[in-house]
Amino acid sequence: MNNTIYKHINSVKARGEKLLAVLIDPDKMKLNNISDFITKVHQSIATHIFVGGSEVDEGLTEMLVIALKKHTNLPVVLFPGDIIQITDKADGILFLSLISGRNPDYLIGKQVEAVSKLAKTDLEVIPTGYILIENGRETAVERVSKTKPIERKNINIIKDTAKAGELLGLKLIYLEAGSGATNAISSHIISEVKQLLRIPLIVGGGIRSKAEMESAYDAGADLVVIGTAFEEDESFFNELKK
Ligand SMILES: CC(C)=CCC/C(C)=C/CC/C(C)=C/CC/C(C)=C/COP(=O)(O)OP(=O)(O)O
Ligand SMILES: O=P(O)(O)OC[C@@H](O)CO
Ligand SMILES: [Mg+2]
Repeated sequence: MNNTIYKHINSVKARGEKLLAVLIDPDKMKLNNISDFITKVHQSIATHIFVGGSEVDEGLTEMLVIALKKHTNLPVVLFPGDIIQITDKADGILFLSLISGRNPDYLIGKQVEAVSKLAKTDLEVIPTGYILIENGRETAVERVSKTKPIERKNINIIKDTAKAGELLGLKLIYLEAGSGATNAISSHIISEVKQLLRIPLIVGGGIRSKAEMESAYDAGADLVVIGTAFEEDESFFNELKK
């Protein structure tokens, strides 16, 4: 295992530049659309492809990653809701711990289960503190993990959770509003968390316009993740041309 992906994220952060991951859900992407989709990704400012979903049937992730790797040299990083989404065909994996929740399975159980599978791969493993923040309605992550998100107004808990993740040695913090969230993570929350952290900050959930993406960057996100907006309308890529 090397650490090319993480080193690159850190060096981009050091230069004050920004990263964009396109999230592809193996449940939703049709294999015969991949070539066209990737053409649009390549014409855009996207720097990474994340692959994952909160619930995905076994085998679909691997098929999708194999197809993606035929068309792109962008880093393909697994963003798994469960261990069945692990495949050695990707380049790396966000090794998530759901630190906003108090379900031991999602704090450490799934990670223990993943070890024997990861041992058979060459994936770059990136330890990531995953923090789910309430956005007004129940999210897929909340339902699947049976955990409560942190309330938006509890800014001190959000900050302390992110900092605790960093102090535990996690390498990335991911602030998540939930797939298709009505309200993306606010600039206030992003900037408060950013000020505390030395490690890179990922922000995702409910970002649907270039303006929202830029306000996340301005508030301090190093890497923004967008999935649903592209699933709903691929012409959004036109707004994000290089
Ligand atoms: C360590 C390993 C292998 C797995 C980690 C397991 C953990 C802790 C997961 C965190 C909780 C979770 C369920 C995360 C899902 C992350 C994700 C890919 C979200 C995006 O998926 P959605 O877009 O919500 O999926 P749907 O659109 O299918 O609802
Ligand atoms: O699908 P969207 O709302 O863009 O969210 C991206 C990601 O943060 C979801 O886990
Ligand atoms: Mg989704």
